Amino acid sequence: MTLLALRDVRKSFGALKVTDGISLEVKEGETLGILGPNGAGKTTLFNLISGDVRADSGQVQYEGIDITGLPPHRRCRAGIGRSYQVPQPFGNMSVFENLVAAACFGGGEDEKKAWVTAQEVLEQTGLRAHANKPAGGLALLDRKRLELARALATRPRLLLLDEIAGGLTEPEARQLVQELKNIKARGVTMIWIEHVVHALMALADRLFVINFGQKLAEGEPHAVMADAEVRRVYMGVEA
Ligand SMILES: Nc1ncnc2c1ncn2[C@@H]1O[C@H](COP(=O)(O)OP(=O)(O)OP(=O)(O)O)[C@@H](O)[C@H]1O
Repeated sequence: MTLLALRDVRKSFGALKVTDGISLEVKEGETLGILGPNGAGKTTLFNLISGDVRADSGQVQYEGIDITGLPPHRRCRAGIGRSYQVPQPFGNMSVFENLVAAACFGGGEDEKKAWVTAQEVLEQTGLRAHANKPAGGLALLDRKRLELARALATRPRLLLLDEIAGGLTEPEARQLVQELKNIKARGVTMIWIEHVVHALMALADRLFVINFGQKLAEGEPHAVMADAEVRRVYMGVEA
């Protein structure tokens, strides 16, 4: 079943066409990897899916329903969870309180249920030891984990991950990939923007490459990475 579909979605900022007629589909349970050079329009694509940015034209469908006009909190309650490239926790609140807040306000749970969700997510993301620490004091890997955990606490069916492996060491990136594999195994559909290509390749069922707001390539990950145009644009490799 198709969980998410974009149909000819367009967004400009002034004269800059940042999303220039993107169409894509994501099936339930699938992990789609998004690649593209800096400034290609990847985060804007997430903003259009999460509702942080409204499309100028085109349609965003989720579970077969047109959500193009819905605000972000309604999309989140409908099951679209996301992380941000720059983690945005409530720094003065504890890790646990951040997760309770995400489950309540993002996921629409009452406080009692939100506590249970927060406990579960602490286990899933390896954050239990940090539960009572202020979120603002966490090291990079744990800040990235918390960003993922906050998205998971909204109980998403569709999880949008924006450069969650950036800046991590090799062993940390491997740990993160394992955690994401566990999430995928529970049936969560994912779209992952990532420049750490080997991490993306370890998880993605399909890649979608964007350049100047348009689709450059789409398909099986190894085939896409072998594509001469992708190698030229993304890796600077001339044939
Ligand atoms: N709100 C905005 N107002 C004006 N310009 C914007 C806005 N948001 C994004 N842009 C511009 O749109 C272009 C695409 O930005 P976007 O963040 O989507 O790219 P990206 O592919 O995610 O880049 P990166 O890999 O560097 O994160 C950039 O030139 C950016 O400056």
